[in-house]
Amino acid sequence: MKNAIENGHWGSRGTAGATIAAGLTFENIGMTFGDKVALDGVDLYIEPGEVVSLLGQSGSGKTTLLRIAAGIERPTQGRLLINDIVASDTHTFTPPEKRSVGLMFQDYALFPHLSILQNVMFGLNDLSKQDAECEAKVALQRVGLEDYVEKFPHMLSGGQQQRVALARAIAPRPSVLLMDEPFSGLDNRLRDRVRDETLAVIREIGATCIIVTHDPEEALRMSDRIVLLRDGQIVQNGGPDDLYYNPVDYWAARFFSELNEVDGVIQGGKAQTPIGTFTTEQFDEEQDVRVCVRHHGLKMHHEISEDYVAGHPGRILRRMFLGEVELYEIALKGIDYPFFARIGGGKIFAHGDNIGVSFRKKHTLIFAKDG
Ligand SMILES: Nc1ncnc2c1ncn2[C@@H]1O[C@H](COP(=O)(O)OP(=O)(O)OP(=O)(O)O)[C@@H](O)[C@H]1O
Repeated sequence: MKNAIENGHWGSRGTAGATIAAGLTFENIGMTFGDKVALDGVDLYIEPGEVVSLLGQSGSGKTTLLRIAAGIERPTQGRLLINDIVASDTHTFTPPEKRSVGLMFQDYALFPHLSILQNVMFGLNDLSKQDAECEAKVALQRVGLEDYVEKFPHMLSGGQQQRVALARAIAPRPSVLLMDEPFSGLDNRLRDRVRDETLAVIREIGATCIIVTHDPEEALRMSDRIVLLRDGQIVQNGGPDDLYYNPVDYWAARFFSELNEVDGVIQGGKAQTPIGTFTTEQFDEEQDVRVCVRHHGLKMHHEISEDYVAGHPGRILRRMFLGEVELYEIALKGIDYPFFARIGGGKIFAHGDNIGVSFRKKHTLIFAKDG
């Protein structure tokens, strides 16, 4: 019989053990390191069983928040509750081993001299050796590595090591799983699959999960909710669709996609720009705005006649073949810098073609100029 790996997938193996997911409440959490403010008044509630990504650039405070949840750091301000019980405040501090949290780090932190089974048994020292071995094997089976118990970490691929780390984190049946950039060590091709399979395991065990990532695609793909951090504060907190389609500001929008930009001004209730008029209801008359169009928000049309093109007139400057999509660099009438369009579906335009360009409303975002 083929094992899960030979079958090409693992995760969701119907071997669920009981995990009781916990809710987490961060109340006005602050953290300073000397003069450095790493977190500044973070308020966040995470429901039992929710998968939440902490997303932000390097230094935004993601890891610090995760470490506070784990009990590796003690916040300098505010309190943390796990299932409405204080785990950390000025008087109380529950150590990591009493919090029922599973941790998984970027480098997997496997012990090279221990077998795969011993690595997974490592966090199970409350159990008898026999029970620990049994639980470790259940966890390894869940990640499709039941045939690797006697092997050592160096004998496994990066993807398999990631799974060992996952098995070790889930073996004690934690109420909360905390993952710090868990997929960043994997190559691109493997990463998507491992993410999906990891998510299947997380869903199956039902634990609450916090994933730290700086990769917006990873956050969109994996989370029920995304918490966007900047300079130690929460900038936006919502579902993946919400963050993608309704970014709170220009910076948040740029985080999720590459944007073409043009300045405009509100006149007659619309944003007037050198490349056309855009409908919006949010701004005051004469307010300066920045109109942003995602690269895949451009629609290109072939010239119909020398006198007429549908949309705003432009010309193809360059076509770059990227496999499933084409990336075009386009000169648009009225502006002296190029726009970029990412187009799939085989409609080909050539260098020098005169085209008309229109902009999909759903991929066009308008922000105040100073926003
Ligand atoms: N132990 C520490 N001592 C001093 N400064 C720290 C310490 N830990 C974090 N910081 C600082 O706090 C800020 C937030 O760091 P943190 O690691 O939480 O950010 P991050 O968003 O996880 O970044 P990265 O993606 O690079 O890991 C950074 O400016 C960092 O330099």
